[in-house]
Amino acid sequence: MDAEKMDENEWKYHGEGNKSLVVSHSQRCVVLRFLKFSPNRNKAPEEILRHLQNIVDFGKHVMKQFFGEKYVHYGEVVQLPLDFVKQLCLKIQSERPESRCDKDLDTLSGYAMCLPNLTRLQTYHFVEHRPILCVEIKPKCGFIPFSSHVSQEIKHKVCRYCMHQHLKVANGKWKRLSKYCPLDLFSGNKQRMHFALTSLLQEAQNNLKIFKNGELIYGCKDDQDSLSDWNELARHLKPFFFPANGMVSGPHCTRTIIKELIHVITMTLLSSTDACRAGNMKTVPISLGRSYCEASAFSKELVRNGKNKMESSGLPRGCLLYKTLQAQMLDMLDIEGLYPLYNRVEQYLEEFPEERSTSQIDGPYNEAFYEKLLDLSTEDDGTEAFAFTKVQQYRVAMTAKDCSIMISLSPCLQDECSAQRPVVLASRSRFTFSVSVLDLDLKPYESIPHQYKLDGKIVNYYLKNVQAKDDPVMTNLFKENEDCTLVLHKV
Ligand SMILES: O=P(O)(O)O[C@@H]1[C@@H](OP(=O)(O)O)[C@H](OP(=O)(O)O)[C@H](O)[C@H](OP(=O)(O)O)[C@H]1OP(=O)(O)O
Ligand SMILES: Nc1ncnc2c1ncn2[C@@H]1O[C@H](COP(=O)(O)OP(=O)(O)OP(=O)(O)O)[C@@H](O)[C@H]1O
Repeated sequence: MDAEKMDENEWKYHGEGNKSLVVSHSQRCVVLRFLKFSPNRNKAPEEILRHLQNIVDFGKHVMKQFFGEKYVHYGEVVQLPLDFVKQLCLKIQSERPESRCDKDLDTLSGYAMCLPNLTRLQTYHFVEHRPILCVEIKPKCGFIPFSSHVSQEIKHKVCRYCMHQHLKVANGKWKRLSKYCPLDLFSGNKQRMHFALTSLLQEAQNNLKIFKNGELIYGCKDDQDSLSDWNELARHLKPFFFPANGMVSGPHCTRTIIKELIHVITMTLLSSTDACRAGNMKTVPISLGRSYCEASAFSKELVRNGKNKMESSGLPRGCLLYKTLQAQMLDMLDIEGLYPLYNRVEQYLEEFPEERSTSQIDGPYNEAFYEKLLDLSTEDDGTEAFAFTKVQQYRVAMTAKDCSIMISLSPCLQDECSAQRPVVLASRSRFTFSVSVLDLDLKPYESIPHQYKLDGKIVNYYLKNVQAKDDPVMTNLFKENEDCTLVLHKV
């Protein structure tokens, strides 16, 4: 990219989260990712440069080891003319959702990240004119804490996402509860995955987006503006799944197309297209947590129908969901076990502030940082070293609990596909595909007290307002079916 020739008219608003804003190039398959800050909280340019370089290094030296080379695109830091950034900021302002405007794009440093545009990324370069469909899923935490530090029994039964839903609806963040449960998606069982994906399509919230040729066609632009019309979605998808156009329209057609989409997403999520270093190591010991969540609508339905076996086929080791779960499970102690260790670190740093840099809390996130993450002991020997390791592992786990998975699909003809290119089959079409992971910014050390408080709020709200009112028959049914508890994969 030639920084001198930057023209804001060649870039358009693409999307944003809580901490960054993304613009995409109209011709080339690249995006610029800018940091965002609360008004008047702008940082010095050198600080922003270090922050962005840390993000790149963390992707390159740490997350790539957990996820594998092909899944992680860490990009590079670029310096842009300030005039370009200011003009761009003005140009896109009107397209930003209101709910995200509490923070402003950083227009003062001139630094941003340049990344491949994963919504347009092709599996081969010569087919860039080809239509492309891209599904982005933010799966959230896929396991129930198995730590003995957990103080509330409910945390061993109901997953954080399902509990948090109630607080989010009460706070007005979302209007309706979602039936999505991450444990269904991470189960590896096709029926449960199908249910999870259908639930995401019904209530996308910030967990699902669909792009066609790089444009958002489905999912939440804003809290008030949720594009969730299945007929409209099916109209977009029809040429991908039924290119011969032989089907009649109507609700049956819509359901058939959505089913095809869900099938294809499931197959790509279960595919193993990359090996990684951490995959060969025993990153996490056997999990004794249960593999289903009592609040999942799928679990409830099974129990209601008198079926007491919750299928958990397990994820194939090489697939991205498996790797995501493995990284998430670095949170072995739960925030309740971690928080006292955070306090130990804090106390130590108060006494020896110079140790902050040697402990790599603020980087550099290099090979040495990665190596230190591999100590999986949970026996607390009372040392600072133990506390530091657990704190850093927790931050990595939190990052993996908040990342997104991007699946891009490009239609291909039978004779175009070869063994080197991963292909997924639908009933009437076939796609080459790529799977990537994004938003791998290491969660800040400073957010740990917030995590601790939020955990308490989520659980207390659930106990007080949901579980207390829950159908006691349901609770008893679950009790009778305790043999549903399954042992998770050894990893
Ligand atoms: O705490 P959670 O689970 O609500 O996750 C936050 C996300 O909310 P969600 O529940 O996914 O709607 C939240 O997403 P939204 O801004 O709500 O779209 C952020 O991803 C936040 O991360 P960060 O503080 O920007 O680094 C996330 O915070 P972290 O907990 O990952 O720090
Ligand atoms: N490389 C990319 N290619 C295409 N789209 C991207 C890319 N990176 C980010 N996006 C889009 O921009 C959105 C916001 O990016 P991102 O998730 O990194 O923001 P964030 O502020 O860090 O998120 P969070 O709210 O989780 O902290 C994503 O949901 C995705 O749709």
